Amino acid sequence: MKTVIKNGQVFYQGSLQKTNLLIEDGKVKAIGYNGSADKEINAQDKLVTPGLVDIHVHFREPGQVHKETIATGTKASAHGGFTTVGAMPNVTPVPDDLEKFAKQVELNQKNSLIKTYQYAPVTKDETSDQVVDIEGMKKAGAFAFSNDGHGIMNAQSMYSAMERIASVNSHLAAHVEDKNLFNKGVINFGSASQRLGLPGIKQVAETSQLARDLVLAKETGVHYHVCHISTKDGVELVRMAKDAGINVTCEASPHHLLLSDADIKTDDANFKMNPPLRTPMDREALLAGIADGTIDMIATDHAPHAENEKNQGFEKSAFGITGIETSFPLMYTHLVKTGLISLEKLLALMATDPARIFGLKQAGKIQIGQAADLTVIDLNQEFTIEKADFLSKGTNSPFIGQKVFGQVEQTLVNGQTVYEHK
Ligand SMILES: NC(=O)N[C@@H](CC(=O)O)C(=O)O
Ligand SMILES: [Zn+2]
Ligand SMILES: [Zn+2]
Repeated sequence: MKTVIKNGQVFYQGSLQKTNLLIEDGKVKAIGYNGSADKEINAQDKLVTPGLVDIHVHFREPGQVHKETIATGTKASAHGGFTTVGAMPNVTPVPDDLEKFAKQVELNQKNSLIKTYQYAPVTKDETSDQVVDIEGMKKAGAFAFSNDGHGIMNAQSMYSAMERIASVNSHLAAHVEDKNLFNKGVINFGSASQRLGLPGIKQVAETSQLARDLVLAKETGVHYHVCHISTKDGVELVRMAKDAGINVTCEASPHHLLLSDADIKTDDANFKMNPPLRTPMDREALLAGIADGTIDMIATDHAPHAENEKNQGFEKSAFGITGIETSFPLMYTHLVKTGLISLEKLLALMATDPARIFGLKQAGKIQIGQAADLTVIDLNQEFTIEKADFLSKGTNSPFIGQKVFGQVEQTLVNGQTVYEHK
């Protein structure tokens, strides 16, 4: 079966060109194809990008399937234009031994509409000091290691995990947060926490652990990746570490790039996540980090929760917001249309670079012989973000009601349509 995607603006080898793509047997077969086909997708005036890659998502299966399942999470991903994701291991049970890990991988394979790669935890239960069987987990298919949701408190555990992760050539993605400095906070510590009378999370909870980790990463040589960086000082630390030749990368999430604690006007927990929205000055520093390459990629930290877990105000609601269905249009509207970065740069941040950095060889670029994981997007189509359009079980987003550009028209995985906008 031959499918041709016709007349699209195709993101190929780092630049955009108007051409036709031929798909056969689930793979990209030819670029600049003018022959016949069994099926034609008209991409006139539309962007054809490698399927987007999000290396930081939370699908809640097993354990909390009322929030999300692998099926709904991957449907939502396809709706957002994503064809490859990295799933965090904070599910129940945590896949922290070989048997549980194998079961998790099997569950992902059975229920995913797109390509879901599984993180293994760094330590047992994600909260203990006991490092998991790194070598075994890597062999069993761990895409990277993370205790996301928790900082790794014990420096010796971190040091030893880094050495072992380096020796198997994998990646350590860190949620940097010193729980002893967390202070039961629910919002950034500062004028907003004062204004709203809520307990604040100090920035040093992030930056002090990050500073420790960068030193350990230098010593061990591991690929150390910073999850959802949120502070100006954090960005500066990463910039300095990169200059010093430390093997560090980092991600920023759309919400930290677009919102700050000044946007929190009421006790609305759709603005509650960890790390918290910081100050307008921090947000500016993150945007500067995107522009100068200190920040390597955009990752959503898609964290769905049920309605009744998010409508309890800041003090009682869960941390986290959904993001995978709104990431591309938000980033395109606020980073590209405003002239801050080019469309090519955005596609690097959302597809090519995360795939390259995390060694996902079949993802992030259009290439002959490579899996036909592709997304067709109408950049000129404006629409309003509405709860009713979400395919995720979670509608906990602070962006509901916003107008954006960049409608995902169609998402293909291995040449098969997994989402089509009607
Ligand atoms: N970001 C969040 O606020 N919550 C995440 C965990 C995490 O990414 O730290 C979750 O799993 O809900
Ligand atoms: Zn986290
Ligand atoms: Zn997360």
